[in-house]
Amino acid sequence: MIIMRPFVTVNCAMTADGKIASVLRKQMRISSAEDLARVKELRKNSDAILVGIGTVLSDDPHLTVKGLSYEENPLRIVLDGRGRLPETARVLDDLAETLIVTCENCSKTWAGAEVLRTGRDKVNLTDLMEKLYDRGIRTLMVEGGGEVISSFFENGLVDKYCVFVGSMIIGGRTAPTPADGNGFEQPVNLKLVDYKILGNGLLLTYEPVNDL
Ligand SMILES: NC(=O)C1=CN([C@@H]2O[C@H](COP(=O)(O)OP(=O)(O)OC[C@H]3O[C@@H](n4cnc5c(N)ncnc54)[C@H](OP(=O)(O)O)[C@@H]3O)[C@@H](O)[C@H]2O)C=CC1
Ligand SMILES: Nc1nc(O)c(N)c(N[C@@H]2O[C@H](COP(=O)(O)O)[C@@H](O)[C@H]2O)n1
Repeated sequence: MIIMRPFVTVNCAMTADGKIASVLRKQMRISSAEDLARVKELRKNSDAILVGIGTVLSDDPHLTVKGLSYEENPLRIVLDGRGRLPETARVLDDLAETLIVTCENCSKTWAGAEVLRTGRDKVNLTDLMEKLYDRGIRTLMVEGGGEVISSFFENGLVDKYCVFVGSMIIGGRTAPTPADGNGFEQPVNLKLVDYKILGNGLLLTYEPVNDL
């Protein structure tokens, strides 16, 4: 069955040894200044920006574009199946609209944010995509982290995958990577559609190959 859903761009930054944060899961500056400018444009041109609760608990991101008003900023979406998002999180500030997506059995509410409930133990991504489309979201940027990116690939919901490779090594067995989760029995095959040097790093752009 074909579902109507937003065009999904996954974007992240990893080190030359494939890590997206430190062993303590703390945010690290991996992108070059040139890449950060590109990410800003990508955010600006997206109707919504989505992250998982793991990213919010680790990084406490704003997920806004500096200089844009409340109305102009993309919708911020947090996947939070068990209602762990603290009331003090920056994504709950008044700089942009926020949608918290949780599971059907979670009754939590947050001041100033809309809540959508879908899925029993895990947020149902396919259903979420249809609901986002119905409310006018046509372009969705998925910023991470590794568990959420993995789920989007697993559900066949990725249209474009942009990964900036920063020229540094972090190392560490437990440092997160762009697609964590349980891993795939069959690899998700990708087609490299573009590459570009951005400062001291390389931006790789892929599209999933569905017909193998
Ligand atoms: N370098 C970069 O570009 C980026 C790096 N990061 C880094 O990534 C790390 C965070 O990644 P990670 O810990 O994997 O957390 P994620 O941000 O991927 O969040 C994962 C959590 O989201 C919840 N969730 C709800 N529904 C789903 C679903 N359908 N699929 C997957 N997850 C779902 C789950 O929690 P629950 O069961 O409670 O619902 C899950 O544990 C941090 O270290 C951060 O710094 C993050 C973004 C970008
Ligand atoms: N593109 C990119 N490059 C890096 O080097 C990064 N560390 C990240 N991290 C992501 O950006 C979020 C921070 O957002 P705000 O600036 O606070 O709005 C962080 O949560 C990661 O998703 N990204």
